[in-house]
Amino acid sequence: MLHAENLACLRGERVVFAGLSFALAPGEALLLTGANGAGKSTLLRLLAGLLRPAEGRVLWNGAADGDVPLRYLGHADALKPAFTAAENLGFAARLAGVPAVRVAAALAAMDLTPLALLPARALSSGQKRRLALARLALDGPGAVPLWLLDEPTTGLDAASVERLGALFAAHRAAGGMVIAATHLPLPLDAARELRL
Ligand SMILES: Nc1ncnc2c1ncn2[C@@H]1O[C@H](COP(=O)(O)OP(=O)(O)OP(=O)(O)O)[C@@H](O)[C@H]1O
Repeated sequence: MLHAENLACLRGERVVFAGLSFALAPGEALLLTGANGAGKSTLLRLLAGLLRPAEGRVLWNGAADGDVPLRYLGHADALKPAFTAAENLGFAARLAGVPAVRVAAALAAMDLTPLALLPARALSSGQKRRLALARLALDGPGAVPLWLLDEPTTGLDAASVERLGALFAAHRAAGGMVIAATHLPLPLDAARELRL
């Protein structure tokens, strides 16, 4: 269970948001919406532990000081251009402590098997996004409970959005949670919305 209590965040001298509270239970999804600059990416970075709140706290299963088991995918695809698609996922698997044997299934989950041996620099922008998202499929569904995603469907075609929807559904069915910033409709049934 995730609780955000009375969060406030400053960027430079500016208060981006304040007094923000919400809770998320296993299996739930939360969409962060709002105008450009409203603070969606800032909130995701704060939840990921990359920024500190000026006020408030984030509790994971009631504790404020433990590490939250999460995967964070920001705007950037964070790929190594000279590595193949398979090598990029292999590298991510090593970092995540996931057995390399899961790379093939993660590639398949985002329909990247035919592109596995291409260097990331040779992929289209939507294919790069699919490769970034395939990292979510490295862990088993729900194994890392909290997914924090910044505009995950930008540049994806309809079939890829559907594949991502299948990953979301399996993750949530296993008790996983998704928090996603977006300007687009996402394939997340019964998601709540937090408008910033
Ligand atoms: N590195 C930074 N230093 C100072 N201010 C920043 C920094 N990054 C973002 N900001 C400011 O924080 C505010 C919130 O930005 P943020 O990126 O969280 O918005 P967003 O809701 O994700 O926007 P978008 O819809 O454009 O992605 C903006 O006013 C922005 O100018």
